[in-house]
Amino acid sequence: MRKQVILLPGDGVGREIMEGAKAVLNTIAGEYNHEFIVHEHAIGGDAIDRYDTPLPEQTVKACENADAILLGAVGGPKWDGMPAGKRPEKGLLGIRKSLGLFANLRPVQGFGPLVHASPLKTELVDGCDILIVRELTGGLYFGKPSGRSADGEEVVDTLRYTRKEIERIVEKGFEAAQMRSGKLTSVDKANVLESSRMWREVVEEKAKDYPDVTVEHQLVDSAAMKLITNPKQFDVIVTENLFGDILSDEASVLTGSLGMLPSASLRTDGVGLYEPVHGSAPDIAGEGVVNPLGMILSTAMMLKYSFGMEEEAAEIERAVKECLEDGYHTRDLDVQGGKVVGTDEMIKRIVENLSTKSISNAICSSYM
Ligand SMILES: NC(=O)C1=CN([C@@H]2O[C@H](COP(=O)(O)OP(=O)(O)OC[C@H]3O[C@@H](n4cnc5c(N)ncnc54)[C@H](O)[C@@H]3O)[C@@H](O)[C@H]2O)C=CC1
Ligand SMILES: CC(C)CC(=O)C(=O)O
Ligand SMILES: [Mg+2]
Repeated sequence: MRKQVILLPGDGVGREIMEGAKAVLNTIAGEYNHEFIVHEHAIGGDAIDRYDTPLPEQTVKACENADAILLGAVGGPKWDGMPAGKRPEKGLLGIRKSLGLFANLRPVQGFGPLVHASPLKTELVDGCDILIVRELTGGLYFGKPSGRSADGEEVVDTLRYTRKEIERIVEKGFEAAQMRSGKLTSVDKANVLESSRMWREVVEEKAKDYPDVTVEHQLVDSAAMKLITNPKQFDVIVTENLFGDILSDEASVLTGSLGMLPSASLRTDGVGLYEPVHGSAPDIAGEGVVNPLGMILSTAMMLKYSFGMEEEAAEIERAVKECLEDGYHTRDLDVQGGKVVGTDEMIKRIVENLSTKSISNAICSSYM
């Protein structure tokens, strides 16, 4: 298969983890006779420095013509003082919006060898398998008006959703629940927010089309508590943009590290942007210690969701699992008796595992 992939390394640790994505893509191409035509473009702070904008036109054009996009991370203290419209994060929000990537899938699936790496009790964490379906192109991050008054003493952000925007993401949630255990938890703040009341209304309406799915509503504040005190009650969670952003970082604790979580940002035609859930981690950038697994697992999601390469995706997941079973991990993971390695070594070991593939043993993941 021949596919065009755009790489957007971005800022901070973005470039370091992108090396992991490139290495596994190269290996998969060789092992399976695929051709990945890869081009790199600027986004975020890197683009501000080079082109004076967080989202250059040539980046958008390249992404529009691609089969899929891999993104590292954007942002960092260097650009924190920039005006709102010119911050690195605007680049990421802009590419999601301009490509119409409204459905953000964030699987939270623990790996057996990391079950003791979570600060939570092992019995709570063991066997956890959650999919967060987050709305990605609406809500507070995009609503207008947004800004500061002329005297600087008043600020406004707007939480706006249309019924259609809610309907399409809720449908994604139901579809995911149907393909998994048939349980959907919709998370909102319907006791306070009008947008959440419409959200709940839509979920109730849509539930009639999916009689095989059991639906539950939870308010976001207590859902945040239950996510770490009784995580196994959740299977698919569907929620709006800001809540999904926060809950997914919280849920990463179940896996042992924020560095473990991958994500897919999708629309309806198979084109997608794939990135780890974490940010640019400026506190460790350049030290060679960042965990590349969230990025590598995002690459596996790309192969599966955008290219239909289920077996290749499963191979990457197997290579990651075997590496962890062999005791290798980066220093963000607290594994007793494990062997701490740097980013490059972790990538090298995964590539080695991939090259000696045992495809007959590959087990497909159950994100959806
Ligand atoms: N998708 C994106 O590009 C995102 C960008 N950001 C941006 O990233 C910058 C830093 O934000 P933070 O709140 O610090 O969040 P962060 O996710 O970058 O880091 C939070 C903590 O987790 C650690 N961490 C994150 N990923 C890791 C990995 N792969 N391996 C090991 N440790 C890891 C970091 O070292 C840090 O201590 C900000 O400018 C923010 O706007 C934040 C979230 C998402
Ligand atoms: C950096 C933001 C634009 C978003 C974020 O934190 C995320 O998508 O996880
Ligand atoms: Mg986030």
